[in-house]
Amino acid sequence: MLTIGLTGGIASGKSTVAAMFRDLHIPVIDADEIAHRVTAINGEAYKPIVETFGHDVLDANGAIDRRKLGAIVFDNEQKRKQLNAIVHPLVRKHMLQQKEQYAKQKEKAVVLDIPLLFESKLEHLVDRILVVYVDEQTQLHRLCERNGFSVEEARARMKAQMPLEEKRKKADAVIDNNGTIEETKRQLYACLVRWGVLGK
Ligand SMILES: CC(C)(COP(=O)(O)OP(=O)(O)OC[C@H]1O[C@@H](n2cnc3c(N)ncnc32)[C@H](O)[C@@H]1O)[C@@H](O)C(=O)NCCC(=O)NCCS
Ligand SMILES: Nc1ncnc2c1ncn2[C@@H]1O[C@H](COP(=O)(O)OP(=O)(O)OP(=O)(O)O)[C@@H](O)[C@H]1O
Repeated sequence: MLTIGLTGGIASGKSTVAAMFRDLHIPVIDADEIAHRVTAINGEAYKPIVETFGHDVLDANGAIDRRKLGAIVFDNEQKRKQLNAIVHPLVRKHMLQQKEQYAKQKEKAVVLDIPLLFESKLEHLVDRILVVYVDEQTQLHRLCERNGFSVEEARARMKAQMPLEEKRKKADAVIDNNGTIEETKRQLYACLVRWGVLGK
């Protein structure tokens, strides 16, 4: 089974490319989704997060308010490291469990969608690394549009990650997602043909 690491920057288009993989019936394991699951009220990270960050990060229903927690951790590297130390080992554990399942099912390929693949030094978990790239202006614009962030909020999040220029240099393949969705899809298919995942 070929394990493909899908990464990029915040709002660079990973989920968009992940959907293209799913359309091809190639399974995708999504680190963000697992992080959301483990931080939900009944999740394994819920209690340690409340103990570390206090009840101020909860909403009226007692759930973790991601906007509030985001405002704290994207403004303070120390706090972000504390959150990462709680959430990341759990995300890794669940990703590896899911990957094992797909290996047992004899899937030809599986995708690990991990925004922080390089930052967390997880390159060893995958056979090939695909970076979804956009220029900084497009990234900022799409992030503000999608999340309703101010330019400041968006920049704080972008600054919490390795610059996309650096990530693209470390990739086995780069998809330029500045253009249309169709152009992105064509680049993905060409890459998968090169890697022997798709026939010509
Ligand atoms: C800080 C939180 C509460 C903000 O929630 P929010 O709904 O605004 O964002 P969401 O979870 O959808 O993440 C969106 C994107 O933000 C970026 N991001 C998220 N967490 C981090 C982080 N710790 N460091 C750098 N970038 C991050 C990623 O590119 C991610 O794709 C949430 O992201 C979180 O719990 N983060 C810690 C876990 C984590 O690192 N997740 C990302 C990869 S596993
Ligand atoms: N080629 C494109 N043309 C126009 N809009 C796009 C394109 N690709 C993605 N988008 C839009 O840009 C935004 C970010 O894309 P997407 O959600 O796929 O990024 P992501 O890398 O998964 O983000 P995150 O790191 O926050 O999870 C979305 O609103 C998406 O619809």
